[in-house]
Amino acid sequence: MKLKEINLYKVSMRMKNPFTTSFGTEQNRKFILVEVKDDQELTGWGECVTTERPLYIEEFTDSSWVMLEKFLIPLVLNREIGHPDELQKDFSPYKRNNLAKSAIEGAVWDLYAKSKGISLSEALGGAKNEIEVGVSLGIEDNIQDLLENIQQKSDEGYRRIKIKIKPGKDVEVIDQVRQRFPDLPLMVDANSAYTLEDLPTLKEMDKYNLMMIEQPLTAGDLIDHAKLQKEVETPICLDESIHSYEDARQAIELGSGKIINMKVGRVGGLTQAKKIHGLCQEANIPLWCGGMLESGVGRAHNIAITSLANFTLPGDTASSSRYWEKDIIEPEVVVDNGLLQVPTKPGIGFEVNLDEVLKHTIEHKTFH
Ligand SMILES: O=C(O)CCC(=O)C1=CC=C[C@@H](O)[C@@H]1C(=O)O
Ligand SMILES: [Mg+2]
Repeated sequence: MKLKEINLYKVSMRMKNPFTTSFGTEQNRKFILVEVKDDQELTGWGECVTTERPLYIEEFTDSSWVMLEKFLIPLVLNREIGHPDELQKDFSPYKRNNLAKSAIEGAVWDLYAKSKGISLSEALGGAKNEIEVGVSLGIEDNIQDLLENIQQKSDEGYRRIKIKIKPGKDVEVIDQVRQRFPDLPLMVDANSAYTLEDLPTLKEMDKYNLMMIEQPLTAGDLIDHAKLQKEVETPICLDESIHSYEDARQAIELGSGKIINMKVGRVGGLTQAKKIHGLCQEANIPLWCGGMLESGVGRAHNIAITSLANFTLPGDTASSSRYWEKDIIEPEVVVDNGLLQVPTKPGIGFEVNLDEVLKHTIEHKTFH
């Protein structure tokens, strides 16, 4: 493969509803789409799942744009690429900036699968033709609104419900949810909002038969999570602490958690995600695929990686219509009774609607 053209689209899309976590509220999504074209007229797409402000991770949309333009695109443009796995090594001198790296690597993976006439799932070694999905629900001011959201999503068939928590909006909320839904597969995500000083609160959560507590402690921390996991029965799931294979290896060695939330962007791309998948499979650490409020492009990549065998827990890849009035891919992602079919068409298996992309584009740059 030789990339003869790369397009960056900075898009601004408004979600139907605001989404609140312990670190803030998001409704206007500003992110980047990467389109790569080879000399055979094939096109691959990737999504840079940044947010406008660096609240979840240190990257943000404008920083990733500069990273792509100044450092990553010059490394891949007009160069012969035998396999997308090669990019990891090329990008490795540049520290982190994983969301930017993943976006361009993902576009190359899509292009590679298309050039071989196989689905992205098959190119990655996927083993499932359908995947189970759950849904992630934001913090609500009013508990009744949250209970109604849960009712609706569980009626729609989602296989598990994740609710966001933060200090002051935790045990009491979980208690009310459990009273109303005693058997619901339920988990909570704190987005790093607690410290070990909150141990009594976190221990109380053991009463509620939660599937897991996601990222209770500081982003990047492995040591305190290991201490916490010894004190609580509920499995700890790591999100903001895992950015690489090395992080995953150390987390497993230290016992920092029993489950990992895989976000392809956060770990720097599909190649690294595959490697971590292999490590976790050997270590009996189940995975699930987290979401970053993606458009259809990122969603399609998430479906492909989730088709790997050790993604044994339902992920966050909900229907397009949960987020968008109209998604930028065709067909849209539609979850049916908590299940998604893994596409078998070449590449990501969805068509990107360029007119729709351009409607939301606020900056566009072409590289030759
Ligand atoms: O529906 C989704 O895409 C998942 C949303 C979600 O839970 C998250 C999106 C973006 C950043 C975080 O707040 C977060 C997460 O921690 O998993
Ligand atoms: Mg999370």
